[in-house]
Amino acid sequence: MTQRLQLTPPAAPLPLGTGAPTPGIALAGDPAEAASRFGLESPLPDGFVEILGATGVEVDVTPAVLAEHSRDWWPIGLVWATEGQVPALAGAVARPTDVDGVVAVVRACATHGVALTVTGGRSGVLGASVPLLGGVALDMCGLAGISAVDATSGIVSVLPGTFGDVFEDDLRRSHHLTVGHWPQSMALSTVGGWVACRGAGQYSTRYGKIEDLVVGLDVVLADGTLIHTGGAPRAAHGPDLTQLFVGSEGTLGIIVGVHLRARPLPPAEGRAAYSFTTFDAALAAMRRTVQRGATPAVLRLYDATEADRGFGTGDVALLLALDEGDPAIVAATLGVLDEEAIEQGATAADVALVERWMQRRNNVAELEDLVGKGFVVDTMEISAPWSVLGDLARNVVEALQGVDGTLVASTHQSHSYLDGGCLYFTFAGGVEPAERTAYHARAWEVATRTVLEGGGSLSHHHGVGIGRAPFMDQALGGGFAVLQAIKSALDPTGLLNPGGLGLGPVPRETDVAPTGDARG
Ligand SMILES: Cc1cc2nc3c(=O)[nH]c(=O)nc-3n(C[C@H](O)[C@H](O)[C@H](O)COP(=O)(O)OP(=O)(O)OC[C@H]3O[C@@H](n4cnc5c(N)ncnc54)[C@H](O)[C@@H]3O)c2cc1C
Repeated sequence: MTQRLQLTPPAAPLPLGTGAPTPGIALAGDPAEAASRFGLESPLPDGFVEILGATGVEVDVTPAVLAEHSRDWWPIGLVWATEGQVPALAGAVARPTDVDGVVAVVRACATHGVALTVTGGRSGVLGASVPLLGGVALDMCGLAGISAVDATSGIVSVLPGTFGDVFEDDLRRSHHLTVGHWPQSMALSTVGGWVACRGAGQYSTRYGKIEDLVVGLDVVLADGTLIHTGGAPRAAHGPDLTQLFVGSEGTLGIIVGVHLRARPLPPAEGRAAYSFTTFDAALAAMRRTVQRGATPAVLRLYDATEADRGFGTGDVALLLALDEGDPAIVAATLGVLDEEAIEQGATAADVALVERWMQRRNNVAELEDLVGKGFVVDTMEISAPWSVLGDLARNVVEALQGVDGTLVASTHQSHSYLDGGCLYFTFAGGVEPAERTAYHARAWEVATRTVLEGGGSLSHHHGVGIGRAPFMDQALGGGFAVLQAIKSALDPTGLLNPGGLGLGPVPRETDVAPTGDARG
């Protein structure tokens, strides 16, 4: 059976997490003894911890807490964790619980020239929340919860440290609304982190990425000023300042309030699955579907390697689709997809494969397991216009396969738009332990150059962090100077997230601290 339509509301798809950061992999050895990989930290000025404490905000300088707070899910950072290292070490963790607390910490850091790095769930996969120059890690998880709902307009205001699963659960139960943003890291990440990284949920073909869902932001700037952006639909009073902060990864301001579009809970759901003899034929079916105006919430195409690994489907490309919403729209959407899939020579696949994907889609344990066994595993998501997607998919997989040490490289297409989509590459390498960082750097270099030269973007939803910072110049061209000028105007002393987005020092991941062991 290819399709299934269900005219009852889809089941709430959540097991709830703890609503707190989840470390990607245990730090080897005593966390209190963890070493800084890059060793670029400056010590805190004398008496600064007391000054910070006098603001009334909770401050923690326990070595083990500092170490845990100084890393995220950057896959090469997970490898370093197995060697007892973190990328960099914060000098103090500050935990405000309200906007006044955020402002007080920012002002203290600005007055004393102390770097400040914003952290949410620390589920980022490129080191974006790593305090590269030490200083204060500003933990936003204490600003949590839904603060207001305008049910008539469908606007929900939420504090930035709210974890995704807790947010969506509360929104569904208390207000019968959904934002429809479902990143795989739902239980690991915060709403502020989604906005700061320009993230994408797995249902983005219907609901949009986070930049489509944000109607306004409250932001504390580097001098402690609180500003509000957005607020009214499609305003034409100059450039959109909300979008300046969406994707700014903590480098331009601290997001202290997020206002998002929400919709009534979907009354119906439909699913479909097809196999194709070629990836290109499936891409054509997806393109023609969305260009006819049908936007199934989920439209995921796996190349034969991934399809067989995940679903045991053999040597075919596998397309899984799911839509939710008004029954008439769901039926019409899946009808259009069916016509286009058949037109491109698809055959029916078992629709139960969609359920298999649903059951496993938030499972993040595999990565920890493989890294623990000594493999280097990473993913790389990019976007590109339809006209080059097929070639990019092939060329990047081939480029990764050509890197010495690669065991497997594959791709899937995970988000579709009118003009193109997102390709999500996965690769794994097996090399000697001492060679893991060099292998990882080589794979990223080769794959990123192939993407940029082939007409793709540097990132689709994971962002830039430290890992992709060396490529920002090439990716943005002359636009990078504009970004640097904006940074200088908003944060002239480089207080916020030094090094993020390539704004500030840009270490290569193969760089190491001169002593090999720097506690911040
Ligand atoms: C297993 C796994 C699956 C993932 N799947 C997805 C996915 O499907 N879709 C997706 O988009 N991403 C995904 N990610 C990446 C990651 O979860 C997202 O980038 C997420 O948005 C990060 O949120 P966070 O709260 O963890 O932020 P952090 O990692 O703590 O921070 C990320 C960046 O945001 C900044 N930041 C955080 N909060 C604020 C704030 N309040 N104000 C200003 N800046 C802030 C930080 O300074 C940093 O630069 C995945 C990660 C993992 C580990």
